Amino acid sequence: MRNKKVTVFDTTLRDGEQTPGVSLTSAQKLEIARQLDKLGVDIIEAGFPISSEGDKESVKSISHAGLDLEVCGLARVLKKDIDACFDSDVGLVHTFVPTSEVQRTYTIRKSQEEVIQMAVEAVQYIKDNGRRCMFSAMDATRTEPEYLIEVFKAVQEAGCDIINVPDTVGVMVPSAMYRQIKDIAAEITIPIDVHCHNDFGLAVANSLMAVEAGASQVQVTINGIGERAGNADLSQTVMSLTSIYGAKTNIHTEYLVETSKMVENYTGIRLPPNTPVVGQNAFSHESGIHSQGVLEKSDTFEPGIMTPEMVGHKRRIVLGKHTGKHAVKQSLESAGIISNDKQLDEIVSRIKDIANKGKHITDADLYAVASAVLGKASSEDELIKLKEVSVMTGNILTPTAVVKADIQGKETIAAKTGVGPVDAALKAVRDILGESNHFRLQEFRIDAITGGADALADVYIGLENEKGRVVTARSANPDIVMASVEALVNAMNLLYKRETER
Ligand SMILES: CC(=O)SCCNC(=O)CCNC(=O)[C@H](O)C(C)(C)COP(=O)(O)OP(=O)(O)OC[C@H]1O[C@@H](n2cnc3c(N)ncnc32)[C@H](O)[C@@H]1OP(=O)(O)O
Ligand SMILES: CC(C)C(=O)C(=O)O
Ligand SMILES: [Mg+2]
Repeated sequence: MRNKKVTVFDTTLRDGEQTPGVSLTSAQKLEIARQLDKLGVDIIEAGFPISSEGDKESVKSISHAGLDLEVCGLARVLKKDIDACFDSDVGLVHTFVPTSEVQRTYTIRKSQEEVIQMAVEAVQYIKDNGRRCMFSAMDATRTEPEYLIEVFKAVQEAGCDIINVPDTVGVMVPSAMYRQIKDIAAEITIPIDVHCHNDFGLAVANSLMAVEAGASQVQVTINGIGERAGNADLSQTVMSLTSIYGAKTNIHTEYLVETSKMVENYTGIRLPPNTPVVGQNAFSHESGIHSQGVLEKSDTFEPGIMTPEMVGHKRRIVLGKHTGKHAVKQSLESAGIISNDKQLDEIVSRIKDIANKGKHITDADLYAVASAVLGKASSEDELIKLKEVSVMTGNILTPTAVVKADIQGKETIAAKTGVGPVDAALKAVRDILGESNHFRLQEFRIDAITGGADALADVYIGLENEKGRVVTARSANPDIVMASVEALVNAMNLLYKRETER
């Protein structure tokens, strides 16, 4: 496996879009395609052109976008589906037919012989029209093994360029996948591709085993989206292949997080924080023992063969209930706050008290505790002192906010519109700083603390300056706009304070 070259086939725009409830616009698909090109994906399945005129046009626009990657379209073994792929100007046509008994009986209602004939005719038609052809035996892993080989041999003979072995309903275990791909590889000479679904959480493991057994191409999606429990995740598959096995792909892994976030935003499918590689916590440490080790040498409690830099992530030391003094000291020192051992112990103890009440510790909490312990608390040097906030919103009004504040003793007013009242108010707050507003909103979360319409809104904000320094702050208020504005002002004041102190 060391140095083995593996081709990455991404199907985010086809199987990924089949995620229940997901529908991407053509503009979003084109942007994702450009991002996948930047990421270094070899082939993308841009859509299923026969499924709608919109999908056909979308695939066509991706084919003509001047991308380096190869564009593929999906087709049943039907002439009209293949023609729709030709009309979309794809270089590779991916044609598929069910081969398992259950799917042959209940979907296409064809005999084994009829399926082989349809598959061969489809492949010949694609090749006669000068395109590359990939053939999938849908539900291959539940197909009678001898019959499956017979099908693959027939399409190979018909001129097919690559065969795909889909684990359509995700029922394989890694050892069985290994054996099945070995058996196919012993009979077939054209490249083998695998398409693994994640019904039992084994899609990545099965893809890796398939590559060990002889497959040279993997089908994956960004964030593992796709039918039901999804497909093999691109980031996890590629990082395992390259970092663990030492295999080679063309993926520029430093764009993995950026790509994941784009797909998260466009699909609305949010990743759990503990998602491997690209999740918020993939390189975060809260426990005292882990943080101390990581601050000395990151390999102590990280894989080492995969670093945050490699995947475009950031390492974070998070303060909370499990924090120790090394992490607190480092967080204070990076903000220019020096404490002696006794003061540090007191700060740690107060941080734990707050966290024990179920609160997530922000930088604002840390600095407030440190100021109290070090006897330096003061709001005198705050950059922004909020005076008034008013918002107008409704079904016939463009949400508009007006914010009045003292900026170092000078009264300043800003008014802005937004997609909603919170957006308008946050834009107005940022506008009161005029040219000095070089802060980027890195994280924004709203939680309802109690149930009901009168719940307290708890807003948590991460703000980043031009040098990549991030501070976190929060505010809780029954008014969601006020909670958002206060949290942003707190974060801006903190960042400004840290900048002027350094
Ligand atoms: C495992 C997978 O991901 S396969 C891809 C699944 N993706 C999708 O289905 C998304 C896009 N699909 C669509 O827009 C529609 O299903 C279409 C346009 C393809 C077909 O729509 P309809 O003609 O309304 O048929 P419908 O979807 O209800 O049924 C599927 C038909 O395709 C047939 N079929 C399914 N797979 C194949 C195949 N590989 N080759 C030939 N025919 C097939 C079925 O037998 C059924 O035919 P029937 O109408 O004669 O019974
Ligand atoms: C179209 C095929 C390859 C598919 O998505 C599957 O079998 O899961
Ligand atoms: Mg699939």
